[in-house]
Amino acid sequence: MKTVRGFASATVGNVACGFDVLGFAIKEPGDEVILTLSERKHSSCPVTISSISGDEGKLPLDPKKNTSSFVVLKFLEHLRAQKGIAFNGHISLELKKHLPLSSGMGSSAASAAAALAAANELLGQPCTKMELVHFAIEGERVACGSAHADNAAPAILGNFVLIRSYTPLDLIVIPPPDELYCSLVHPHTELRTSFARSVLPNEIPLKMATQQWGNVGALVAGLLTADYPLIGRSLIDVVAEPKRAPLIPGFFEVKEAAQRAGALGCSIAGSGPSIFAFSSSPDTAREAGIAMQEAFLTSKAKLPSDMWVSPICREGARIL
Ligand SMILES: Nc1ncnc2c1ncn2[C@@H]1O[C@H](COP(=O)(O)OP(=O)(O)O)[C@@H](O)[C@H]1O
Ligand SMILES: N[C@@H](CCOP(=O)(O)O)C(=O)O
Repeated sequence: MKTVRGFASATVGNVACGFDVLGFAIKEPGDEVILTLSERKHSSCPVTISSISGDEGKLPLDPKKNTSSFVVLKFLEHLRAQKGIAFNGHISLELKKHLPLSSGMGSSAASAAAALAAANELLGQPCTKMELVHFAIEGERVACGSAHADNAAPAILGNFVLIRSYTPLDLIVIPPPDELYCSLVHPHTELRTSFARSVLPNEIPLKMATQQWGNVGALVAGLLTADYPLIGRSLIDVVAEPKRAPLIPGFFEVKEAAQRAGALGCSIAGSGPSIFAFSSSPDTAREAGIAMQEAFLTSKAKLPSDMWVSPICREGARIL
């Protein structure tokens, strides 16, 4: 028997203007997956879930429906079909959820990334991290019906990841500037990604598109040149935020509070309801995070929340 423990942290998809094409990882919190390999086949399915903690019993135990086990099955299938590596044993999976579900913190992607890091280690690292991203994206399809990479890619690769193309998959890893800190505030409510995607338009006016891609280009330029004011003024989303903000009680008060506290910029984390802000110092990031929490509490919905302040994680999914 061999056991490996994988970890992958929360991620923020979109990063305001980069809908489905830009995301980043923070250091903590994250999900843990423990895989135990036995040489003997236990059941018809090579992967079974032995236990899940931290999900209040909400997550599926069916290995084909939980993103953590589903991506390991895809990984094993890939080894057999593409690398001629047949797996004849059994993998028992234990999932320790530390990320809230439907949170906008890439909870489903974190489970998948932690499981893939552990499975790759367990079988002698037959794949590169870049290859593992493909399976994590398939996990997102299981979780929310769409194979978006802006959580899955940074959950595996860390840093910021720009998705230039989905077919073929073309990912650009962008290391963060040294003094960039994220305040991430999760209000105690859920917003399913699948629903938050359903409120978006299928088409947008050209003027809106030019604004959006102008900000994406400027945000990437700001990250690459450590131009903090440029990063801040590029965090403008004219496509998803206007449609999703009404789904997050207190959103506008929280955004204003972040900016008043000195954050560079603020927007919805992923599909929400979490909200993130960037700052160029840990002290400002903490002040902004506290101000954002207070705004959630004093807004009409009076929502309690959790808050994290973190630099950008450069390591990605890893073995503990
Ligand atoms: N291991 C997992 N962790 C989280 N969500 C999972 C997992 N496996 C399947 N899911 C499904 O994905 C949904 C959460 O995904 P989503 O709504 O995209 O939000 P987020 O990914 O931010 O948690 C859950 O409601 C659940 O149905
Ligand atoms: N690009 C996606 C990001 C979803 O992130 P999640 O953390 O809310 O799952 C979207 O905006 O739908």
